[in-house]
Amino acid sequence: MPIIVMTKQGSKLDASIKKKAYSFLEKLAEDDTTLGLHIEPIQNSADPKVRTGRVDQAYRAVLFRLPGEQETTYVFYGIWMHDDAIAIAKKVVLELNPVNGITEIRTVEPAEISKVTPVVTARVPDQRTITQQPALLAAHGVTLPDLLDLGIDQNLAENALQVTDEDGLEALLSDAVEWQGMALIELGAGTSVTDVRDHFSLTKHAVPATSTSPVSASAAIVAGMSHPAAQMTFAYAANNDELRRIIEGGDFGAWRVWLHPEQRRYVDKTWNGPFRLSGGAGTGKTVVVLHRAAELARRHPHARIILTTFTTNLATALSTQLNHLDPTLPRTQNLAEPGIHITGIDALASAVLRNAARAGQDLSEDIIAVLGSEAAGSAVTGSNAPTRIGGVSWRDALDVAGSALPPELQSESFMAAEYGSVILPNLITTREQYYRARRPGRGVALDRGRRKAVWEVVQARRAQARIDGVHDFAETSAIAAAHLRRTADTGLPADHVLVDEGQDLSATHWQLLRALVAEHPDDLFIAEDSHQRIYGRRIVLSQFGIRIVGRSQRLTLNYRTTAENLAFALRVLSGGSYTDLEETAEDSTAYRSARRGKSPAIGGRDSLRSELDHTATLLQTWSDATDAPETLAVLVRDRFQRDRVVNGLAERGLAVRAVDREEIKPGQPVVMTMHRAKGTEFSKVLLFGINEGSIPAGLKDEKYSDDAWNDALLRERSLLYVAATRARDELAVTWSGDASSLLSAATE
Ligand SMILES: Nc1ncnc2c1ncn2[C@@H]1O[C@H](COP(=O)(O)OP(=O)(O)OP(=O)(O)O)[C@@H](O)[C@H]1O
Repeated sequence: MPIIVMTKQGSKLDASIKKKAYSFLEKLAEDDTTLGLHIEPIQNSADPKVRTGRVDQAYRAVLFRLPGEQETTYVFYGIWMHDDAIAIAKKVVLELNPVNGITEIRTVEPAEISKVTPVVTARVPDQRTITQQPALLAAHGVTLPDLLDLGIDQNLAENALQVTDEDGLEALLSDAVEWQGMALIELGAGTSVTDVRDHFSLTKHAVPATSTSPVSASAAIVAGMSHPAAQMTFAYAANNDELRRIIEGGDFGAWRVWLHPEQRRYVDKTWNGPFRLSGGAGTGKTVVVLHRAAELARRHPHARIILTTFTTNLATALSTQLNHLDPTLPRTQNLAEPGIHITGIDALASAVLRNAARAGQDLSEDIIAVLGSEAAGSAVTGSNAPTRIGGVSWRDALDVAGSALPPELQSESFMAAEYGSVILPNLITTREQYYRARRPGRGVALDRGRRKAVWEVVQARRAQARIDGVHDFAETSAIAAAHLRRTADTGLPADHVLVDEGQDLSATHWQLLRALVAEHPDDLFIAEDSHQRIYGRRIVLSQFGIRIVGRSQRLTLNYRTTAENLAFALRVLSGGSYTDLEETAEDSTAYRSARRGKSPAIGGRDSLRSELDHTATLLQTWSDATDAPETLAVLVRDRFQRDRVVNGLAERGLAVRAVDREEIKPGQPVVMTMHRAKGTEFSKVLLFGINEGSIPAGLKDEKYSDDAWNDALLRERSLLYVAATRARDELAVTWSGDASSLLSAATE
């Protein structure tokens, strides 16, 4: 039975032809001699391997036929109306790149056709042209020999050296071989030739000068398709279901099939311990995490794989996406069972305790380890069942026992941070232990007197929690981690743990993650972007036994956002300074986008009423131009403002949907908070109410120290960055009165 290889070009089919394409390819995969397929060569084609096939009366498929020792392989290039298909079939060539052995499809113009030799022709640099080195690439020190040495086609290389800006470069790339286009974009953005060589695995390759037979020539071409750079263009359809998924997925499903070589590397590679993948918004971190979970499950069908992230909403989205990626993967709803288990991090902590209770394991020892011996009171005694999740508010505890604290420290945020970052992770259960505790990075000095006052508040809260029979999320994580550490030698619940949105996790979350899986190769894979930290405090992973050193990499190519919107979002960041989970300074300048579009529409109005008028008009214009209004979003700072916008738009005759925890439904534009928008993406996004002073009142509680306040402002900046990078195509930003000062660098 023939083997079908899809190409990226071939997957971009018009919706009207998808069904027919699928039926054609299914028949071809069964038997290429099936009557009616009419698989035929084309006279005077540039490549004798090219074939056309009959899809229906009007349409023809263009394919390449590669005879093999046992099976024939067909590379599916696309479907066009009969005459167009014949014209294309005459011009396309499937061949090995003579420099690096990557299989490529190129289009040759008629004048070139007579020159093309079917299999391999080494292209020798033309010394006369080496002197041409105009603007963009030359400004980064890139020369013609550099490009030829990477394997860029000579014509493309010469033209690329002529262009003076990124627009010019992009215009050149529409017909380029996929990897060559991407490599040139990287070079145009200033990535060094050495790094590009590394990103695309462009090692020099001994390409056979001539083929001995069609079968061995085909074998070389098939081998060249497995190069990571070639996998941006070619994909095996393992079976009919996969074939259908590729065709159905089209452009939106491109992430499932056509990985960038760098993404592919982080999916496939084995590391001898925890690995950290950082990268700006839209660089495909989630895509890598999903593919990697799938790859681990395929390699180790009985492995217990946990995929976790910060919120339940994000976990649900991961689960849906993994199903799109491959519905046949082993999945499980239960912790510690073989398969992929996807859950939010706090639900994961609860599941650890639930499993222990079900197995009849006593948790009181772990609760005492975290909360002290008094915790063995009413909530635990006589029962293995974990306590309910809930919390006593720090405000209540402060009201009861906080009067000895200086006024600025009578802050819920201060207490929550002190508890979550110092007291819980260090298993502090007595005042004496707290007196001795090290508090690195807390930014507020606490002498003995102040520590005594803090401890009184902690004790008051713990006492009330015992009476109520509740543990908060942070306590639950700490207890789960303590339980796993104590019982580790009886077995741990996971073989591989993958984390998305790692920047938002807290100290006790990291303790839990470290305790879930033993230290061994591929134990922990962490995707994170410190520029998108919108919840948690700054964390240094090594403090929790997660030793990354030498095992971290960064993705830099933005797949989601246009270059114009990305530039705006990065300018928002430029006013802050960031450190990552390994405590190194994070650089926001290296990111680039492969897509271009409109400049963001940024502008203020003098009143809320006029901002709402403007929003209604813009949203109406956007809605009129799409069949999918749910791909339009208005993002706001908080729920109060969300409801105000929904009502304001309703008054102006525009129906929109307020989205909270539920999934986004088709049919109407959505209005949601910027926090809720994390992990989502839309075609067009309007950021509403970006006023000076729009920071919610609750945040003022962070003013207990300069450090805490600066960090809160940094998170606000990150929130704006997250929101701005949700737009795939168009971005608008509005405010009424004065614009937020967080925008100042972005609007200059
Ligand atoms: N190889 C690829 N081919 C096509 N599209 C891709 C590829 N990789 C990622 N994308 C697309 O880019 C967008 C961003 O990907 P993803 O959500 O994985 O990025 P991210 O780095 O996790 O973003 P964020 O941090 O903003 O959540 C998605 O629409 C995804 O489908």
